[in-house]
Amino acid sequence: MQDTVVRVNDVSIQFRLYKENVDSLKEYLIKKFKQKLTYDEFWALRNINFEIKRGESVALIGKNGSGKSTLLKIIAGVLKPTKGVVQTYGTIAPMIELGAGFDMDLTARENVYLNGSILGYSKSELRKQEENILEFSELYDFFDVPIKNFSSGMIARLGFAIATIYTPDILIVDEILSVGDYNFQQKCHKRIQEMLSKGTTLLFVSHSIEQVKEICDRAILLSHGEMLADGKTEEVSEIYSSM
Ligand SMILES: Nc1ncnc2c1ncn2[C@@H]1O[C@H](COP(=O)(O)OP(=O)(O)OP(=O)(O)O)[C@@H](O)[C@H]1O
Repeated sequence: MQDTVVRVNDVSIQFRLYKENVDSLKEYLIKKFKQKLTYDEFWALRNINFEIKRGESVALIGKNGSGKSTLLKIIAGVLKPTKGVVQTYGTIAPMIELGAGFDMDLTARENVYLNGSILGYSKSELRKQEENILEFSELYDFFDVPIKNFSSGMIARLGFAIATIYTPDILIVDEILSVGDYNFQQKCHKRIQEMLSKGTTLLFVSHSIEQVKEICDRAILLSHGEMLADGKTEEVSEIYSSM
């Protein structure tokens, strides 16, 4: 069994910040062709290095724009780093953006199958878990309603219920629990704790230091795309609160 489940090796990512608005692909192509697209280059992450062992629960903390979500997206394979390499071992349940992998025009039940298949579950597995998802998300009267009519908390309930029907090797949770109400947050914490006890590795982003302390043993502090600290949650959050 591989002891290291996430290896982030000298990862940097550069974004282009375009200086003018481009409203369509056609306009983009014309401007590009005429070399009228001007942009600044900006490093959102620089030289990030760390490893995560099986069963660890790790928080990424830092101020707005410090690079937390970008790093989670790179680990989940949604973004490719400009430099460096990320290796992950095992199944990943990514809960990165509210509503990602959902079709807003479809009902919650239909989205169970759409989102579930994106996460790699078969139709028959999902059929078996439908009741479980309904119960965990508590969307009883809304299960056959298009999710465009849902609140952000309701979408988070559905997303979390689907992503966690099976115990993934790596669970990635970016902030989305914050839109759930108190009861649902407690329910999610309980399910996360159950997964951790079964050996799941957690990568967690939250602006609530209380939540981070409750769930994570280790924290990595990012500032302006650089890693400032990596260690015990108590110690790293102390550094963060003094910034
Ligand atoms: N696709 C993109 N194109 C250009 N810049 C981007 C892109 N995605 C993120 N950025 C920039 O990268 C930086 C890091 O963003 P990121 O969303 O990772 O920060 P964060 O720490 O998660 O912030 P928050 O706490 O506000 O959620 C920000 O300056 C952001 O504007």
